[in-house]
Amino acid sequence: MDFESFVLTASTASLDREFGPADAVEFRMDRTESPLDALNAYDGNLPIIATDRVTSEGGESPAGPDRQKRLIAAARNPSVGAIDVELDRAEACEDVLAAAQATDTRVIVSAHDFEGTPGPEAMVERLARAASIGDVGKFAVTATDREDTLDLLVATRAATVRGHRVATMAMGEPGRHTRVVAPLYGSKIGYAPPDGAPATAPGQYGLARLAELIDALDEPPVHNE
Ligand SMILES: O=C1C[C@@](O)(C(=O)O)C[C@@H](O)[C@@H]1O
Repeated sequence: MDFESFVLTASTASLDREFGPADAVEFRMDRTESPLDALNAYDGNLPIIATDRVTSEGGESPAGPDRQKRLIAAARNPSVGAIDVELDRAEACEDVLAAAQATDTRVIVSAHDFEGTPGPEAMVERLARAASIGDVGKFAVTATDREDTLDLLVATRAATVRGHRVATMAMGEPGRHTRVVAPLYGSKIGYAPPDGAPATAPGQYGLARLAELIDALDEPPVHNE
């Protein structure tokens, strides 16, 4: 996985599903029992992004050595193309980052704001910091109005133009269209639950729908006479 172009990612706690049009699968290890057994049993073709989201960032795994051990084991699993490490935990997860480097596993360094959307400069700064630690810097914010969504797109474009590889999305209802258009401004990953699975963040479209909406933007224009 190189994240050079947009990666449509099925986000799920169960690897035992159909992933339709997805390019990759985000396995939410924090949302399932025995995630390492499930990873070992996986025999699908799509590369896995292993996420063991910490409670302080909206996940279900407490921070600490057990989580780090799971992430290291995930990084060493041949089906795993990338692991996700939170920006705020990156320093504490030095060993996880080293395991990823040793196994040539990509790292997505992520940040989440469940309260709101910072200003564009602050978002670019956060994305740049995340992208300087990992292969992709990701920021999921909560938009409450159109200004927030515009700010997110401006920050996505600005960070991309400055040479950072980023993934952005606005959680919640007012910002959900950013999941469709952010790729046009440089966002390299979109997350959506596969059909029948619960959402992994507020405001997500289902996987098939998100794929359709993104593809529709590429439809050839109607010709003039
Ligand atoms: O960080 C992200 C992005 C996300 O929160 C979203 O808004 O789509 C969904 C999460 O599963 C993923 O780890």
